[in-house]
Amino acid sequence: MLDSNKDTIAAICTPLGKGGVGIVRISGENSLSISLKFFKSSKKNFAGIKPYRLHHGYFISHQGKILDEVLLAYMPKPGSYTGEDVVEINCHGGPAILQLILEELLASGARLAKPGEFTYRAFLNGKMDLTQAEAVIELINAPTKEAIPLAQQKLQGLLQQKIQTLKKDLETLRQEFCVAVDFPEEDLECLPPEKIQTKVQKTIEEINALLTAYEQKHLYQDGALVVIAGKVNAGKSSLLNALIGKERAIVTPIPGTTRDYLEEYINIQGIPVRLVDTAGLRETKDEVENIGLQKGLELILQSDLCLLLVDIREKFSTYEQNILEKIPHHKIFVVLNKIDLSSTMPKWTENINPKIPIFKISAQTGKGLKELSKAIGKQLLGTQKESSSALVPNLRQKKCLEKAVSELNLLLQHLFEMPYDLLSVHLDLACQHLKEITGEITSEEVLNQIFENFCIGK
Ligand SMILES: Nc1nc2c(c(=O)[nH]1)N(C=O)[C@@H](CNc1ccc(C(=O)N[C@@H](CCC(=O)O)C(=O)O)cc1)CN2
Ligand SMILES: Nc1nc2c(ncn2[C@@H]2O[C@H](COP(=O)(O)OP(=O)(O)OP(=O)(O)O)[C@@H](O)[C@H]2O)c(=O)[nH]1
Ligand SMILES: [Mg+2]
Repeated sequence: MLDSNKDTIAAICTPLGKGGVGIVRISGENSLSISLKFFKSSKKNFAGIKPYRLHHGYFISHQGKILDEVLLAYMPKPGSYTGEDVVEINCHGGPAILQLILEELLASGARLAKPGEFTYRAFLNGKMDLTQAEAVIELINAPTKEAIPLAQQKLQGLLQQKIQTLKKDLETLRQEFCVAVDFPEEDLECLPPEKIQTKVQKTIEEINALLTAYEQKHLYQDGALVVIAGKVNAGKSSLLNALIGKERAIVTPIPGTTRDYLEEYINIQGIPVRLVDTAGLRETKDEVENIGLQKGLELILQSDLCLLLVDIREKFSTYEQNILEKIPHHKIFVVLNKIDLSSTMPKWTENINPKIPIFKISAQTGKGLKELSKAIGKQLLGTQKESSSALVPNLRQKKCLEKAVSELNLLLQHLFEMPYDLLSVHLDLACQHLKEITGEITSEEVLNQIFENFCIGK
């Protein structure tokens, strides 16, 4: 353990801004002695700090001035969030007062905590494993309410348990391998390859269920990129405004109104969607507009779904042709706009790939928008089969699971031709990848990557 992991650390753990109450948290050996230098109880017959009680009193600066009226809580080790002695000072929630209190503590022997360091200590002290630490940040970052139960299950340790079970199954199998290797002449002890095959296949299936769950649910956490493309004046900015429900983008009858791209986040059936309005295509010598167009094009190519908006009265042009050629059909919707001005289905729509859905809307009257929004959600969620797993790994965990599966597949591939001692290497590696998920095996690089994303005070 690094020396710095023994420091007493402090940080403001409520958001920086005005709030009813703000909390400064201190963790480590000296957390109580440091806080007691500043805390003065309001009780006349104060008999000392008791664990898990809120004590009313005052935070007195080193110059003897009352900085604030506070409530102080003490949670001794090991029964605290970090597993160390923790003190929380609840003061009034203003950024300046919180900062003053923190500075007093820092001048008195505490060190400013790094982002995620409280949770990192909880991990080091065995209060939680890596899947739970990652669930903490996932919960804080949950963009919509649909993401909350996914994070909460992991915070409660359900993913950790699942991984432990998978690992134990493989370890048991590994032992049976050893028996076969150590006593090759005793047929009895040797598990026949068919039995091994069945067991490994079962583990692969269980891991695959987790991987399917990732494919299905990561959208709720990571969100999706939906880009509105179309020629000038098609009504792209009007559509963005209509979908987000406010006048965000400038709309005018002048072609070329939007010269850069602009974006807004909306919640479509629980999916956090980054909705982008691009500059409409037209020949231009304006350098600014050309850069805007280029950026828009890049976004269109990256998008999870492109809404190709066309004025229903307009002819099909090389612009639409281009987009339809560049983007796979399952990532594109053709959207005919301004149906309040004409309801005739243009002839050119007969010639486009029948797999591409066509919608008819009016961004101005709102007609057809509900159907469009519903279809966007459905399209993004995809048509994958329901996963049997309610547990959803994150990207890092998914990568470990994929590596584990690939080792197990290698094992199956060579099961009938290679000796058990060589095959067992794949089992060991598969186990290692599972241990990386929970943090039983870990590297500084992985830990840094995880805790870097935390906020200070968590
Ligand atoms: N004020 C405050 N609110 C908070 C937290 C906190 O640290 N402080 N939390 C976190 O940021 C979350 C709650 N999580 C927590 C998890 C464990 C412990 C804890 O002390 N656990 C002890 C058992 C305590 C007991 O049983 O009485 C333990 O695990 O041994 C505290 C908070 C959300 N709200
Ligand atoms: N009648 C009618 N007019 C619309 C509709 N949608 C947009 N418009 C009008 O079409 C014109 C262009 O709309 P914008 O939303 O600015 O079009 P845009 O695609 O963003 O245009 P650029 O930013 O220039 O590329 C404006 O005058 C809008 O009021 C619609 O559904 N019906
Ligand atoms: Mg526009």
